[in-house]
Amino acid sequence: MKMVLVSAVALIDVDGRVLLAQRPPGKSMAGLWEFPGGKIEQGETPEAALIRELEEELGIDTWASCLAPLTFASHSYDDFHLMMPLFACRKWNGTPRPKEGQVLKWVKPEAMREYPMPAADIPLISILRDWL
Ligand SMILES: Nc1nc2c([nH]c(=O)n2[C@H]2C[C@H](O)[C@@H](COP(=O)(O)OP(=O)(O)OP(=O)(O)O)O2)c(=O)[nH]1
Ligand SMILES: [Mg+2]
Repeated sequence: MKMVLVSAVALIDVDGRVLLAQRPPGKSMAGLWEFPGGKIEQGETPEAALIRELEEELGIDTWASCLAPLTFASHSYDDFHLMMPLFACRKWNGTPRPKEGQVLKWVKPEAMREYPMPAADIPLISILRDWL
């Protein structure tokens, strides 16, 4: 099966809330709430991919030294297998803004179950909750 590498991040604010982004209509998995991030390009590290995606999607800057490896998702969808490292990040420059038509929401870990997420993300919720 096709392997897709995606780098994602739990951005955590001073109140311990996590930023979720709702995938816009027209995209795959539209309407589901995801961690910011995206596909890792050829020759790119997961950290570099995330720094690039955070600028493109949210207009914020962060650094590899602020990205702490937290856990990962490994999940088979119908048409591809997703391998997705999840980093945690508490420090960045700028205020996250939806640059690609997403809806953004800061969510307490206890409330994350109320936001429908992609199947690959479901096991990550309790890991994040226990860790925070
Ligand atoms: N960013 C992100 N992607 C996720 C998560 N969970 C999950 O299954 N995915 C999937 C959705 C997409 O298939 C892929 C992310 O790629 P992407 O952010 O570049 O998405 P995209 O809109 O360009 O993808 P596509 O619609 O062109 O397939 O990983 C998550 O928590 N965050
Ligand atoms: Mg993306």
